[in-house]
Amino acid sequence: MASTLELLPAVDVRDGQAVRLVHGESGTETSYGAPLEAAKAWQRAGAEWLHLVDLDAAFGTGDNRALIAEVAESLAADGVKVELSGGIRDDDSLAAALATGCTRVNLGTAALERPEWVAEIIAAYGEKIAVGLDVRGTTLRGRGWTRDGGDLYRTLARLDSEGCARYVVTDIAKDGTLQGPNLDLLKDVCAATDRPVVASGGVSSLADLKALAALVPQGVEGAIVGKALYAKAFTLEEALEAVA
Ligand SMILES: O=C(O)c1ccccc1NCC(=O)[C@H](O)[C@H](O)COP(=O)(O)O
Repeated sequence: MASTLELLPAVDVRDGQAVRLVHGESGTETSYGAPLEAAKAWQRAGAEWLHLVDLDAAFGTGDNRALIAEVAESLAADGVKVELSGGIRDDDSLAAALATGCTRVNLGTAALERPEWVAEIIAAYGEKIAVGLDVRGTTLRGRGWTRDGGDLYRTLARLDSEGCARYVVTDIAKDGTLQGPNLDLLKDVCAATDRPVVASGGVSSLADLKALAALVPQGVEGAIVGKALYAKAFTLEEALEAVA
């Protein structure tokens, strides 16, 4: 287990642009320009990880596969670890994601709707597979967070028993709001599993990152940071220093 919190700046891609959403809702986009420029800016600022999301693939409104591959390949070639998310639900999308050289992929909807396939993929790819547990309360949401997908803790127990390596936990109510992460949810999930947890959604300040870093001994391995970086609440350099 890492002793310091890993930081994963986010690049969420919609219709070819880097965007931020509020509560992950389609139609709430604020655009921040070219995804490769955003990713390279995080790389220059010292990012060791990038959380890269194809929102169109997640929402079922097409995909940004070629662009996502360009960004992932470019950063991976420079030694940045890439976590790829959004619409990875079958052999074809999984193969395309893994072919980018990303460090791991994050499965969401598939873990709710295709449990047998996900169990096979976890067995075949191990550490390359994370599962995104995106919740409202303790109810999971799939299909770009638009549909209910069952109980968080029942699904977590099933995935644990199948050997899932790690979870990316998002409180949708916090995502893109700069209201701070849901620390209670993260503590509860860490108490329910011995697998590492990547926290996502709501980070607003360096104090939030320090609060997440304090949960590393309980199992929080990393934190995805989106809106706060784009809104310049702090710089990535400051964030990396705060959790070092
Ligand atoms: O990750 C997904 O598949 C996804 C699907 C639908 C809507 C949003 C989705 N991801 C959003 C993110 O991963 C955010 O980048 C991340 O939670 C950062 O949130 P914040 O720091 O609050 O901007």
